[in-house]
Amino acid sequence: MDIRNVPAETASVAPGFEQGYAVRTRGLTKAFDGHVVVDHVDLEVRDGEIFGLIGPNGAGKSTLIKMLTTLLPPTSGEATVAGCDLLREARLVRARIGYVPQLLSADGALTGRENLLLSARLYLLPRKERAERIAEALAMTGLEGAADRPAQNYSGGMLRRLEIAQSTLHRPRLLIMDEPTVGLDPVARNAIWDHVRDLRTRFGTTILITTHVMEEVEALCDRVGILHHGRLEKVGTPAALKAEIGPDATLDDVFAQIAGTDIEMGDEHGNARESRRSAIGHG
Ligand SMILES: Nc1ncnc2c1ncn2[C@@H]1O[C@H](COP(=O)(O)OP(=O)(O)OP(=O)(O)O)[C@@H](O)[C@H]1O
Repeated sequence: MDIRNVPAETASVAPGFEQGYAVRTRGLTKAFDGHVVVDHVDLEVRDGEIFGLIGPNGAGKSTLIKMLTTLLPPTSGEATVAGCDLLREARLVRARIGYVPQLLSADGALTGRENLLLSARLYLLPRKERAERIAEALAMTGLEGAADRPAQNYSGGMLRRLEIAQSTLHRPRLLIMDEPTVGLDPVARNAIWDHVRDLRTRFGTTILITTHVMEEVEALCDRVGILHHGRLEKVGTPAALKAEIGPDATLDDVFAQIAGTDIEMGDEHGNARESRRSAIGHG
């Protein structure tokens, strides 16, 4: 992300953020070659909440998230992200958010500490603060012992924690993560959930995640939005969405009612992607 001309300190004063929404979109739409994959989405993520975006493969979750991170220009619609206008203040948006993409982003040839140092420089953290921030991030993620080992020797869970640490070094108001626990075992997954909760508690970070794991939604999310064929079909707390269906309903039932046969059949993506693809040999 090119944020080189935006001092990290600027991100601590976010006009509009006080209004209570970390994300607010109006009619946000994306079409590829005339094919609409995100369709007039009005999404509101409240400041300080953990919000889950779910939907079948191909529903448009990653595309929506890429627009919110400024990586993809919307076809139409508007949005405010971390208090900034997505279109007119894209550079400021990039300075105020953290983003953990679906694909692995840490450099396997570098140690954990070196990866963090790279992020600290990218986010223009003042030189005198870097060592302290990095030490704090390593402690928060339980990576102190592995800090000076090459990241290519890390487990999938350690890599994920390293990437979250890298994306939050500059204390973003909003952290966006695309399927943060895909491919991880239950212990590693729990460690990520703990870390995410910790970020919210300590720094008030708002978290927006995409996931296919209903257990993750139950464990972590205050509210959830269900995307289907590019439309945001439902938004609510997990409890409220379940209650709409019936007393014994599960989130799977809620999901099935909206997504129907798409779950069994999948789409052109199928269900092939069970773990993260990696340039450094971890899947
Ligand atoms: N760059 C692109 N060009 C053309 N079509 C695209 C592009 N990126 C995504 N799509 C299409 O947009 C649709 C939504 O894809 P997207 O990756 O956003 O879905 P998703 O909900 O994140 O799926 P998954 O759960 O599999 O990650 C799919 O049909 C996909 O093929």
